[in-house]
Amino acid sequence: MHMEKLIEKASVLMESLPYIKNFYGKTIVIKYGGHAMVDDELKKNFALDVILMKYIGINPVIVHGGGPQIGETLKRMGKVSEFVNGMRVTDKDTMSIVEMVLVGKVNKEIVGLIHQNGGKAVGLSGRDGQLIRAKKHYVSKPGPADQRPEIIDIGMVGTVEAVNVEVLNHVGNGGFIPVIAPVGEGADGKAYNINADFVAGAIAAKLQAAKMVLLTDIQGVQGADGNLITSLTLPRIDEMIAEGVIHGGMIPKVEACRIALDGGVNKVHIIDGRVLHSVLLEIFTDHGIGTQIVREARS
Ligand SMILES: Nc1ncnc2c1ncn2[C@@H]1O[C@H](COP(=O)(O)OP(=O)(O)O)[C@@H](O)[C@H]1O
Ligand SMILES: CC(=O)N[C@@H](CCC(=O)OP(=O)(O)O)C(=O)O
Repeated sequence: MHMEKLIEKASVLMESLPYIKNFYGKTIVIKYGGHAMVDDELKKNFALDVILMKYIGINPVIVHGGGPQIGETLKRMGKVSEFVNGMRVTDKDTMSIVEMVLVGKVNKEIVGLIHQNGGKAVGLSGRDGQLIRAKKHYVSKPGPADQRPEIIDIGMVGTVEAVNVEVLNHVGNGGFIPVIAPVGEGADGKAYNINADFVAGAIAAKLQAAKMVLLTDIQGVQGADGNLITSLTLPRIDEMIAEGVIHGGMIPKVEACRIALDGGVNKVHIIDGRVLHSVLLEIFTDHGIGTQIVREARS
């Protein structure tokens, strides 16, 4: 290889130094969405990115989704899912399938990928080590101005009531990357299906993560014209939801960003998981990708 090419490589490596210094010893929560787990090359590169983070002294914590994978299994069993505000209506039978797919399949696949690529990981569901205490979630739909909002019961869907990070600290300090499935346990001892974005937001807040990155299947948050918005404030997000510009699966994502920011997380990003090495690009280069969400506009 030519000397100039080698020197160019060195300068690319050096670009990451300030970021490595900044994040050394800190926690970064990464939510790996089901839609970003599309092909083997992407999945392998995701695993390599988090392994690299771990070996340079950052503490990555992975929360995964698996919505499309749950959908496929349900379809094979002749069941169709309905979504309300981006959340799957989950009856008892559906809950068993959700837990089977998320914990038994997707979680183990990610743990396996990390092992095959030279890292060490431990898979956990929110039911392990009392990691996630869930409470039943009801959806409230605003009705006409003079009426109360309509309350909709969507079954065994939960929100995060409490997070106990003891088990995460043991796993992380022992040199393992924790990989978390978004299933929580209620006070009734039952499993609850929680949108993975909410789990990531709550865990990032509880761990006081330096950064939270949500990987999805789109370039970031788009405006009404379809163009990427690189930076957004929480008040602007409220407007965009009211205008219907942010809808469906993007709602839990921006709400998870709010949970993380309100909980003291410094930086939150929604990025395109279909881009190879998107995690590395976001964390270690001067060119952040996707949408960064901040509490309010800086004056
Ligand atoms: N304003 C918006 N900008 C970008 N995507 C949006 C917006 N509003 C809704 N969406 C939808 O949200 C989807 C991402 O959510 P989802 O499919 O649930 O992702 P994941 O599986 O990664 O959690 C996008 O593919 C897009 O269809
Ligand atoms: C309540 C609810 O909707 N839970 C989600 C959990 C998985 C998830 O969030 O997966 P993605 O991040 O890949 O969408 C579901 O059943 O699909």
